[in-house]
Amino acid sequence: MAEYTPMIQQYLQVKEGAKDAFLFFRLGDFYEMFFDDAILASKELEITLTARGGGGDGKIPMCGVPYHAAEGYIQRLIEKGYKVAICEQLEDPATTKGMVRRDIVRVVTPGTVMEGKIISDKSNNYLVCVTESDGMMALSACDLTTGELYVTSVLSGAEWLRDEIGIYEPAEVIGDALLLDQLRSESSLLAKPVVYTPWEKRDEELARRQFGEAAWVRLEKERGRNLSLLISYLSETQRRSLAQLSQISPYEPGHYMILDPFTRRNLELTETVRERSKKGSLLWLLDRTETSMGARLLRRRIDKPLLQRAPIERRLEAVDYLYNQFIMREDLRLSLKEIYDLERLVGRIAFGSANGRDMNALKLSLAQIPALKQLCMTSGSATLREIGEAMDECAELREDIGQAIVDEAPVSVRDGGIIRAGYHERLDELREASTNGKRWIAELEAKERLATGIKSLKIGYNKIFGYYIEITRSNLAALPEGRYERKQTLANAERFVTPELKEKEALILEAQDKMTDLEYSLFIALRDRISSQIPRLQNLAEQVAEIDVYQCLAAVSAEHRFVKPKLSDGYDLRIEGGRHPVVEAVLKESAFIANGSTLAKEDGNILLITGPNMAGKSTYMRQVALICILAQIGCFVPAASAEVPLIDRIFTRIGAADDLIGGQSTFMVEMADIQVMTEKATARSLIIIDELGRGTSTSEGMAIAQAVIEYVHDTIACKALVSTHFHELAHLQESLLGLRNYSMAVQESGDKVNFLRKLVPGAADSSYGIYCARLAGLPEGIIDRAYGLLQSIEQAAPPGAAVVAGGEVQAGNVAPAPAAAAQAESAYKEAAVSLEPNLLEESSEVVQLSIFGEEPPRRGRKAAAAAPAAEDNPLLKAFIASVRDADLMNMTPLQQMGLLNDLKMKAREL
Ligand SMILES: Nc1ncnc2c1ncn2[C@@H]1O[C@H](COP(=O)(O)OP(=O)(O)OP(=O)(O)O)[C@@H](O)[C@H]1O
Repeated sequence: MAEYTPMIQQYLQVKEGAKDAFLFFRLGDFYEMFFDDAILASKELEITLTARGGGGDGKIPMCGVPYHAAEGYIQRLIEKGYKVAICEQLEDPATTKGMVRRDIVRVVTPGTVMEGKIISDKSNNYLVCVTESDGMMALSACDLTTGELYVTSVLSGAEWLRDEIGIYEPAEVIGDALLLDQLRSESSLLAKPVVYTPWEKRDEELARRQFGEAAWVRLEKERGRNLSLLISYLSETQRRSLAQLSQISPYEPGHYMILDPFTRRNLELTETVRERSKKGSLLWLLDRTETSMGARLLRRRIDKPLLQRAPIERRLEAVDYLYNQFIMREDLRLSLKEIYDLERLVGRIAFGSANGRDMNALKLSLAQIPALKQLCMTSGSATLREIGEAMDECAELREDIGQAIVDEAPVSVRDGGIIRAGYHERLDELREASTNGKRWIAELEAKERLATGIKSLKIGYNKIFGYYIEITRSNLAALPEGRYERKQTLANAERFVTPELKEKEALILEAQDKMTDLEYSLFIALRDRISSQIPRLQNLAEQVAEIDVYQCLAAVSAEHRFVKPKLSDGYDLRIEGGRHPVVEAVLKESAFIANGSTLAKEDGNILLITGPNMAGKSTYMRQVALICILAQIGCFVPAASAEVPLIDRIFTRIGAADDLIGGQSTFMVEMADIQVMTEKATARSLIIIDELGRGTSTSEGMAIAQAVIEYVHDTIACKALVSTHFHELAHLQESLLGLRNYSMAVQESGDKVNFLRKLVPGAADSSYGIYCARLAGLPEGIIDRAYGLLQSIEQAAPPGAAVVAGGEVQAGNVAPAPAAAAQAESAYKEAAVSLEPNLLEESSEVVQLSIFGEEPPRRGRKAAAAAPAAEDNPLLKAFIASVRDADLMNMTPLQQMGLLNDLKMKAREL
C-alpha cells in the first residue's frame, strides 16, 4: 500500500485520540473531515462530499466547513447525538517551516456543550457519571454551563440507578461499561436520547486539586471514585480550566421522595404523557419564576420532593408569608426580572467565552442585589431573612465591571471598543494618538480639496492599501502632475498616497493595534478577576433562584386558592376538597369538582375505586399524588384543607404511558412494575394503580388484581388507590379491614349519562363502556350491535344480576346502587346456570378463579357440578394437589400469575 502524505498521516494520528467523534481538522480557514467522518458528516450536515489525493490507494473522501461558521455545524452534530473533536493548528503556518503542529483542543459532547439550541434557559444540561465497586453505586450529575455538580451513592441497585438518572434526564452518561450496557437497554424510559460513553480512566489527583482537599476528604469512597472518573473525562474532553465546577453538592438519596420514571411521566410532573410538552404539566402550572435560575431550581424541586420535615417547613414558611403579601411579591418580581442568568454567565466566564455584554449583564444583575437583599431582610419570613442576611452583594465586582466596560459593549472581545475611557492611562494615550491621527487625515482631506479644487477628492481606507486619496477619473485632468504617488487604478477612479499620509497611517495603525491588544488584555484581566470569585457568584445565584421559587409558588398558590398543607406526624392522610391543579386550571371557571381523600389506619388505607370510563378516576388518583408532591416540595396544595404524612415513594401504574415502551406487552410491563413495587414499597409509600390487571383475560386479570390488593393490604400496608373495572372485587371490603369501596358517581337521565365526578362510598355497578364508546364517536352500527349483545347477556341473566347486567342508578340518584358482594355472588350464580353455550368458557374461567384464592370470590355452579370426582382421575388429583400445596402468601404476583397459567394448561387436559 502506498504511503499517505505527511498531512494525512498527521490526521490519522490525531484521529486515534477521537475515535468516537467527528474530527474537525483545521486546515487554514477550514475544518476538514476525511474518510468515514467525511462520508457521514456530508450526509448529516448536507454538505458536499469531495475527494482528494493524500497518498494511499485511491482518493480520500473529504468535506469541510469554514472555520468562522463551524459553531453552527458543531451544534447540529451535537443535537443529533454525536461528538465533535476540534483539532487546531498549534503554530502559525506563516512562521513555521514544514508541517504545522496540530492537536485536539476540545471535544464537544452532548453533555459538555456550552452553547446552542441544546442548552435551554429553563432546564439543565446534565452529564451523568455512574460507577460501581464493592457493592456501592455512585452517581454524579454535572452541568458545565451552570457549574452545578451533584453526587450521591447507595448500596448497589439497578432500579435506583434508573430512577435517579430519570430525574436528571441527562444528555450524556459516562462511566463503568457494564452499568452503561444495563442502562442502554432501558433508555426508552428516558425522556430524551442519551449518548453513552464508557469511561474507565480516573484522575484522583486532579479531582483533589479541582475541589480542594477539605471537600475531598469528606466524600464517601465511591463518590470520590466517581468524581475522579468524571474529572478525568472532563479534563480530556475540555482541556481547559473548569473553574465553574468549584463546589460539590453531595446528597443522600434517602432525603428525597423516590419517583421512578414511569411515575414522573404518569403524573405529568414536567411534561405531558402524550405530547411530551411542558404545557399541561405541573411544572407548566407552577412556573411563574422570573429568572432562568429560578425556573431550573423549580424543576429540580419538582423532580426531588423532600422527605424531611424541617426543610419542608422552612420552604412552606416563606411561601406562607409571601402568599398574603401581594405588594412584596410584586417588588421581588420587579427586581428578579432584571437579573440575568447568573449561573450561565458564571459558566461562560469560567469557560473563557464571556464577552463584554456578558460582563454588563452580570453588572446589571448585581445592581439588583441590594434591593433584593433589603426586601428579604425586612420581610416577616424567617426563611427569607436568613437568605437575605447571607447574600453577598459582590459590590466590588459590579464596580470593577462598571469602571472597565463601556455600556454598549461589542460582541467581539478582540476588536476593541470594549474598555471605557479613563479606565487605563496608556489606553487613553493610544486612543488620543489614534483620534489625533484621524483628525489630521480629515484636515488633510479638506486641505487637498482646496488646493486641487477637486471637490469630490476623498481620503478612504481599506485593509490592503491602508489610507489613500481617491480622485474620480473625470477629475484627474485637474490634478497637478506629480502631486501624489499613484497607488491603484480602479474603473472610474485613481487612488494615490503621499509619504506624509503613509507616515500618519503607520502611527494610527500602530496605535490601533496596540489599543486592541491592550483592550483585550485588560478585558481578560477583568474576566480572570471575576473568575477567581466564582464560588461567591454561584452562592448568590442559588439564593436568587431560591427567592424566585418562593415568590413563584406563593403567586401560584394565591391565584389558584391553594392552602398550606399540614405535615402530619403519623401515618394518616386527610384531604378535604382536593383538586387536580392542572385539570382544574384548564377547565373553565370553577368547573372542577373537588373530592376529599382519607387514607388512614383507622378509616382504611386502600381505596378501591370503581366507576364508569370517563368518570374521573385517573384524575382523582393523580390529584392525591400531586397534592403529596406539592406539599413535599414546600408548596401550598389545591384543597380546602390537607393533612399529609411524608410519603417516601410514589408508585403509579396509570393510563397510556406504558404504551410508549416498545417491545414489551402492556401486561408484562404492568407485571414487572408491580413486581418492583412489591419489592420496594414501604408502609410510608403511596401506590396508585389504574385499572389493575386490565391487560389479560377478565378472570385472570381479576385474580391478579385481587392477589395484588391483598398483598398491598397485608404485607406492604401502605396507602393505595386502586381503580378497577372489576366491580366484582367489591367484596374485598368484607375481608380486608383496611380497604374501602368508592366509586365515581354518575346520574342517568333517559339514555344520557351525566358524569358527576364526585367520589362516593360504595362500588359502582356499570362501566357505561358502550355509552362512552358512543361519546368517542364510534359508528352507530357498532354501538347498536353492542347494546343488542349486552341486552342478550342481560336477558340470559335473571333480574338482579347487577354485575353482568348493568346499573341501577336512577335519574337523580347520585350514589350508585351498592353492588354488595353477596348480591353480586348470587346474581353471578344465577347467571352462570343459564349462560349461552358460547359464554360457558368464560364461566369455566371463573371456576379456575375460585381455586386461586383461599376464599374464592364466587363459584360458577354449572362448572362446579360438572366436575368429575377427584379419586377417579389422576390428572385431577395432581391438579388439586398443586393448588393445595401452592404457598400463595410467599409468592410474588408474577409467580402467582405463572402458577395460574400452569393450572390453566392442566385444566385443559382434564
Ligand atoms: N373532578 C373533576 N371535575 C371536573 N372534571 C373532571 C374531574 N375529574 C375528571 N374530569 C374530567 O373528566 C375527564 C376524564 O377523567 P379521567 O380520565 O380521570 O376518567 P377515568 O375515570 O379515569 O376514565 P377511564 O377509565 O376511561 O380512563 C378528564 O379529562 C377531565 O377533563
